[in-house]
Amino acid sequence: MSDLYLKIDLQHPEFHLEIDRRIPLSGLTAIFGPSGAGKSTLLRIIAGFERGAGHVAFGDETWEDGRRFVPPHRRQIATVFQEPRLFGHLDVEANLAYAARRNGQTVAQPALIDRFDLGPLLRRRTEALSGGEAQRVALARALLTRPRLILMDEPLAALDHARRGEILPHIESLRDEARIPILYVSHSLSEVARLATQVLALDRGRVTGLGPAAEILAEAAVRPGFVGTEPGSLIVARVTGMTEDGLCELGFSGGTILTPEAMGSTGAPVRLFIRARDVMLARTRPEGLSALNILPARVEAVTPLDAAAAEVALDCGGTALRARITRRSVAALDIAPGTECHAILKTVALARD
Ligand SMILES: Nc1ncnc2c1ncn2[C@@H]1O[C@H](COP(=O)(O)OP(=O)(O)OP(=O)(O)O)[C@@H](O)[C@H]1O
Repeated sequence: MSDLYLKIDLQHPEFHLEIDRRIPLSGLTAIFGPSGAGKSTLLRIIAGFERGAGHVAFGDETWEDGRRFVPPHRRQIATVFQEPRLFGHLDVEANLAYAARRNGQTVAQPALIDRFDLGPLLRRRTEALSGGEAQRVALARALLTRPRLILMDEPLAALDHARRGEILPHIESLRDEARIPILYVSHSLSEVARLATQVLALDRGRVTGLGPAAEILAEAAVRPGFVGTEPGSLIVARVTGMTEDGLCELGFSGGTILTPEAMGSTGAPVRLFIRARDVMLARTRPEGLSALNILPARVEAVTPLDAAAAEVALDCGGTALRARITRRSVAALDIAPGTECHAILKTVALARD
């Protein structure tokens, strides 16, 4: 396992990035924070696209310090951006062959073509691909260069929800099987909750947290505004199976959650972020409701947020769940600490922003 050592002091007119950290790299490290936090700038410095920011070392190799600068193409890194940046006039096979040649190979590796389901696309011109297909080609191409580190900057941001669902399992398998550390820039809490092994939280050019994903995200979830996201709850679950009608079953301490999204194979750990405003409450189990997920819960605390809204902290079989409802509903349902109730999750809240 290699460490990344960063001692950065970069001053732009309106922005100061200041980091002094050693980051142990394994699995997927999400660089996470609100817009303008400095995430992309940090990734560009690590890639070598931005120069003069300080000291950057990977393992025992210094990539940049006051005297030395290793250019991007000599760092053995691969980059995947929001836009796939393929050669539009070439077909998929030729795009892969180009990357393979640059790496001293003559043919694209069949295992990679299988891993990213590219077989049926090989003869297609890349300009005719959907966003999700093109991003799969970009991921395969990144691996063909045999990188020691993969840098991804919001690779799902340009895709719609369905396409994101298509790509997420590929990024998960890359994280779990390729044994190449990934640095992944995102401002999407749900994406980070699903993908990250560890999280480097950034805010206004400073590191505000570094550690295992569940720890840092749980902190983000209970501190409103911690990373510029809205309040919600982190649920740690595991894929337990599929229903006959194609829903994925996720088991956690509070019961089972169903989602139409593909979340990986049985046994796969999954983290979900449920926004507080996507949780409704009922005193009795509602019937005739289209919501898939209704979970028994007990009220722990009720905190007024403003004149109209309140936050209700729930215990859902040992998992903390937060609901944001109106104070009128709190009064109408007579909700107080100790109340047994049912939490209704709107399905759209799962693994989404
Ligand atoms: N070359 C530059 N000159 C001046 N300011 C810059 C330059 N590059 C970035 N900035 C500023 O640095 C800050 C951080 O930008 P950066 O793109 O790294 O943020 P980010 O966290 O990736 O945001 P987003 O999620 O919106 O992409 C911004 O305020 C941006 O305007």
